[in-house]
Amino acid sequence: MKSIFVAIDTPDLERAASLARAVRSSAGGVKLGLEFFCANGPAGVQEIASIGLPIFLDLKLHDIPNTVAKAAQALRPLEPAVLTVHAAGGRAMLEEAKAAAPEKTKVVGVTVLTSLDGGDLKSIGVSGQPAEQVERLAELARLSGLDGVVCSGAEVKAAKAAWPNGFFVVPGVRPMGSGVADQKRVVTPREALDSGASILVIGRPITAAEDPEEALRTIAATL
Ligand SMILES: O=C(O)c1cc(=O)[nH]c(=O)n1[C@@H]1O[C@H](COP(=O)(O)O)[C@@H](O)[C@H]1O
Repeated sequence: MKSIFVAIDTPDLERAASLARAVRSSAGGVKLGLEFFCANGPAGVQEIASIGLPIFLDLKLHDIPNTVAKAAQALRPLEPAVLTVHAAGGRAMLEEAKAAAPEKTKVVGVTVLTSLDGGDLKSIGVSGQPAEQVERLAELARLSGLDGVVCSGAEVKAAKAAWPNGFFVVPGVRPMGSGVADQKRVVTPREALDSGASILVIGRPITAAEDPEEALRTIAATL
């Protein structure tokens, strides 16, 4: 399986379609998130899906169990390959999300956003370092029957050791020399894969490049 999912973060349907076409032959799939979904909704997702790549629908659902279950149910016709929920939503929410999603969809729990560091966690009342919180939430996701988690490349090795058949999504991935922007826990594509990532999520280093296809190929060549 090709391991790079390209994060297509734009509200512009035409631009999203053109990026999906550009990366079609080298990407494992495309990730559509809140920016795209808020602007284009399920119809927009279907349009991008028709280009032929697996869709990772990154809506990071986080609400009471009933609301998340109903949202996951409403998304069923889209049959995404991957769907995200926030692991911090708790066990009942995670169990209901998994039960409501299509059987083939990998439901993965976001642990600690890669844009956060230990200081950010402290400011929201979480003591300890990101690695400890990732470990705690990955265990909760496993016990709740999810397929895997989203974490940074710095934590994926330990997460995989504790959950050998889990599915591990690693964003916050930057090729050498690429700007980190709002990401705080960052690794290179090679490091992420070597540490046990199942798939890598990479956005701006590809989508902001003059030639996104070339940027993707260059990154893929380092794996
Ligand atoms: O769930 C995600 O995909 C996600 C989780 C996380 O902890 N950090 C994170 O950056 N992401 C997503 O991964 C993508 C990263 O984009 P770039 O920083 O442009 O590579 C964005 O679409 C984020 O929404």
